[in-house]
Amino acid sequence: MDETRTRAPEAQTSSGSEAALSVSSLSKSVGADRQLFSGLDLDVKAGELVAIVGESGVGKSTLLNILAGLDEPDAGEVRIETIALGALDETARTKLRRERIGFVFQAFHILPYLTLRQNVALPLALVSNERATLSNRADAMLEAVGLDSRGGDYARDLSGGEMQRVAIARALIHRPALILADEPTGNLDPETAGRILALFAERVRSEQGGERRSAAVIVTHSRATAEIADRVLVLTRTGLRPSA
Ligand SMILES: Nc1ncnc2c1ncn2[C@@H]1O[C@H](COP(=O)(O)OP(=O)(O)OP(=O)(O)O)[C@@H](O)[C@H]1O
Repeated sequence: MDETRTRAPEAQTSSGSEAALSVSSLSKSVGADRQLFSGLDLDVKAGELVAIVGESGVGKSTLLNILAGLDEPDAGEVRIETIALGALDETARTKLRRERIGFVFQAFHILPYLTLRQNVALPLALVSNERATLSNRADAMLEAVGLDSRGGDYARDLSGGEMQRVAIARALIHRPALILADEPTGNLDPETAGRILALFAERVRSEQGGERRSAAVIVTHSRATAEIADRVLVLTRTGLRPSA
């Protein structure tokens, strides 16, 4: 949790060429005129896992939505790799999100009338129709989240924690440059949460078979999640500051 655990000193420098995510001077208000945050800066590199903590209602989910291009800031810029989200129209933004971002929502957004395998394969199915490959990769991801042999089950029959794991498998299957996750272990027992956190860490920190490392921003209230992070940042009205 303290800053001395930060992995690479250069990871905190701004606008390095490897940045998977660069955010500058971001502001957001909601409702009539309630400012959630302003002047928010953040750089996250491939291979780095950042945890964001903060009081309930401070704006963590809103920030994640802005980072994914699902919500608009009032001011400031978000870049995914080198691409400024604000410069894209809705179609280009959707394409970028599908290809480069894996998002685990608090509300999961799992499709109840698809099987687990179909739900997990969805990000790949949008760009490829090689059914055997899709099934194999979806099954491998389901195994990674402890749901092997459940690929043919329908999502509507899942428990909350199982649904959360399907959402995680779906967010990671296409090896996104940037993983954004909102309380990804909130519904899991400590042992399953540990397994899922290890999976996030593996995706972020190791290159496998020439596949790229990801960067991750995880919103959390969980101590275990904060403990595996390279940096823990607290969201306040004046932006992000390192956790004490
Ligand atoms: N579209 C909106 N219109 C009005 N208020 C909104 C809107 N979206 C979010 N808010 C408000 O902004 C505040 C921040 O919400 P957000 O969900 O981002 O907080 P959070 O830090 O993720 O909270 P929690 O930890 O409880 O999940 C809340 O008070 C919420 O009611």
